[in-house]
Amino acid sequence: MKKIIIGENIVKSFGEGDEHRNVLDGVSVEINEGEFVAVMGPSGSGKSTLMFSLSGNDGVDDGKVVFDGKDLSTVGENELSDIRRTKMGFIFQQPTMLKNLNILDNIILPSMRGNGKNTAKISEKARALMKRVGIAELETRDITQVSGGQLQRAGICRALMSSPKIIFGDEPTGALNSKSAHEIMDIFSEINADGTAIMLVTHDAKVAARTERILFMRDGIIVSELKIPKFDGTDIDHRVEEVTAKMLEIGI
Ligand SMILES: Nc1ncnc2c1ncn2[C@@H]1O[C@H](COP(=O)(O)OP(=O)(O)OP(=O)(O)O)[C@@H](O)[C@H]1O
Repeated sequence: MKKIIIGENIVKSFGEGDEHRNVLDGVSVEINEGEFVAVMGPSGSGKSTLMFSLSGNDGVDDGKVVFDGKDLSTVGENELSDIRRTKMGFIFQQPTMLKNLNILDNIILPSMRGNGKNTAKISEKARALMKRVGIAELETRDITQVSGGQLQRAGICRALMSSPKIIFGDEPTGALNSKSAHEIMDIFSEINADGTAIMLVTHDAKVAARTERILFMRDGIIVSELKIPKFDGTDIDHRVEEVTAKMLEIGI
């Protein structure tokens, strides 16, 4: 299976003097192309830092990250930003969108860079994605005129505009009610079924149970992992039980 990400012995530290500590303390992790992975662990265990390191957002202090065959420490700033813009998609708990632009314009904005002449094509792609995630009718709405779930769907469209190889999601359902969270996870499952790898940081066993591999972190290392079959829409209760049992077993 081809790897989209290989992280080897990643060390990342913050702070000076007595405050200095390794937030990632030698993490090795591989993500396959098209894989759906969750990262769980207590607050402060290093989940987001791992995601930021694997996505080249943060440099690492030691070890290396190979993304799609490229050692990220060897690429220049422009190439790194191109890789991040074209091959990775990012979704956060609260999508950061501009208040003075409508939903459609917020979705297409990052894709317009260097592509000014293709506005029609870009808008067409955005509209197709909006239709797919159920927000086709919201394109002219202001971002303050939609629900949290709808805004997150717009965030997903924005992340999918470049047809990325992987989506990184940091608590993407964390601010949503359970119905919206469930619907967003259905969208992630569909995106993953199309071949896009997904890596989600989550505290929610129900979210993790929809993935196929869960990495458990504590104190800057991966202490355990759980593999389950790809979700086929059935047996969710049993999957959640498996995740929670593992969490109990390792004390997370
Ligand atoms: N830029 C930074 N400067 C200093 N310390 C940082 C920085 N980023 C993260 N940390 C520290 O690193 C540790 C791990 O943070 P991280 O956000 O990766 O944890 P997390 O597991 O994602 O937590 P949570 O579940 O609360 O989001 C925390 O103690 C945090 O305070």
